[in-house]
Amino acid sequence: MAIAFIKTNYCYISSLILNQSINTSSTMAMCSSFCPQIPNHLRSRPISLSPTKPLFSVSVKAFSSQTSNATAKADEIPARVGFLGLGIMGSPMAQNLIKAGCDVTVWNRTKRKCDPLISLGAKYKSSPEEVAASCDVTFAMLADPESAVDVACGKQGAANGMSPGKGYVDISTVDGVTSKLISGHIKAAGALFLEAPVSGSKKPAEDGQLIFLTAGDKTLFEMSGPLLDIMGKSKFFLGDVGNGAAMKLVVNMIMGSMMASFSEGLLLSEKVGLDPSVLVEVVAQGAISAPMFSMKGPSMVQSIYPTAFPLKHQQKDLRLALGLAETVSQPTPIAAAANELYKVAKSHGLSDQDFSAVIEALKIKLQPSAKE
Ligand SMILES: NC(=O)C1=CN([C@@H]2O[C@H](COP(=O)(O)OP(=O)(O)OC[C@H]3O[C@@H](n4cnc5c(N)ncnc54)[C@H](OP(=O)(O)O)[C@@H]3O)[C@@H](O)[C@H]2O)C=CC1
Ligand SMILES: O=CCCC(=O)O
Repeated sequence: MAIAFIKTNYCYISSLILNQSINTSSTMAMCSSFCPQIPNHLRSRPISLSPTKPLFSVSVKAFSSQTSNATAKADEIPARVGFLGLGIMGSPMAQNLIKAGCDVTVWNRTKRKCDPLISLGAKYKSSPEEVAASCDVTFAMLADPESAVDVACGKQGAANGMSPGKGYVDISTVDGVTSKLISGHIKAAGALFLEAPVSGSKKPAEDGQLIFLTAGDKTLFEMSGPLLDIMGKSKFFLGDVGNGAAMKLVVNMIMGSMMASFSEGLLLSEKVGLDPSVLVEVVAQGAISAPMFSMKGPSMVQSIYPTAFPLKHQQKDLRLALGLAETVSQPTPIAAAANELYKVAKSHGLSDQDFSAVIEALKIKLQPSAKE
């Protein structure tokens, strides 16, 4: 017996389906007639459930991207979902899964970050291995390649708790080589692997509005789709492992260069006697407008950098993107220059500030050389 649960802006429909496999199209079609707010991409989304051994329980949740996801329903059958890594991004993502009614088990290196989620109903296990062993699908949202490998493949790592029928979804921003290494360990245990780095920062994570850039096992993409839909507004499947990582690095390479260029513009405008706040307004109305400039510009003008995306992670992404470019001999001089600026910012203690603090690196007076 399976329950399909469809949520939209205005209505909930629980549909009891007495077969082992869900005919999603017909369920969606039925729900669409009651709930015209269901977006097209959710109406037709394929959900293939194994007739013999579902990867996880068959609660299907769809929602309008305009809708808050923070609604729990006691009559849902929750999936057993693991979540490893509860930093700026992982905490709100796990929170949205819990609030949507999923059965979530968490782990974080620093245990106290688990406490707010435990208060919301999450279970706790003391190692990634135990989380993976007790869950059907486990998500990981870790700082960098080193921590992603350690948590997945190290002693008491998630791979040790994996077995056939389970899935591992790595959302961390890493390079393709790292992702393939992790995939190898997970698949050696007979489980499925999906890389799924996200575009979108702290606020989209809180609002369930992330963009998933996935690659790997298509079956796991389809099975974890309802969970990705709780945490995000869209998802791309890009083929083989490495393609999701590459797409994410290209996006963040552009972003890092944009922020560095914007920083130069703000400071130049001020030096020539213009009001940088007016520059922010002018940029917002023209062809180079970007939500990032409008969101971060006003606080940058005041030299305030509340952390949404830590500067150290932006520099890590530029470093990894430059490595990717190197593998195909693609010149990336703008990104290389931007990377140097983020390195200077790091060396001045700005690693944990928001990446918009890179502007501070342009305010630092260079020391005159001994000869001058
Ligand atoms: N912030 C953002 O806007 C976005 C970030 N990303 C990417 O998502 C990932 C996470 O980012 P974010 O949440 O901001 O980062 P945070 O720095 O806030 O969190 C990093 C997480 O990784 C854990 N961690 C770090 N090192 C280790 C280790 N050696 N072993 C085990 N766990 C470790 C931390 O544990 P502990 O709490 O113990 O330190 C924490 O849970 C990064 O890859 C980042 O590039 C992607 C999109 C947006
Ligand atoms: O990796 C971080 C991305 C931040 C964003 O997309 O706003």
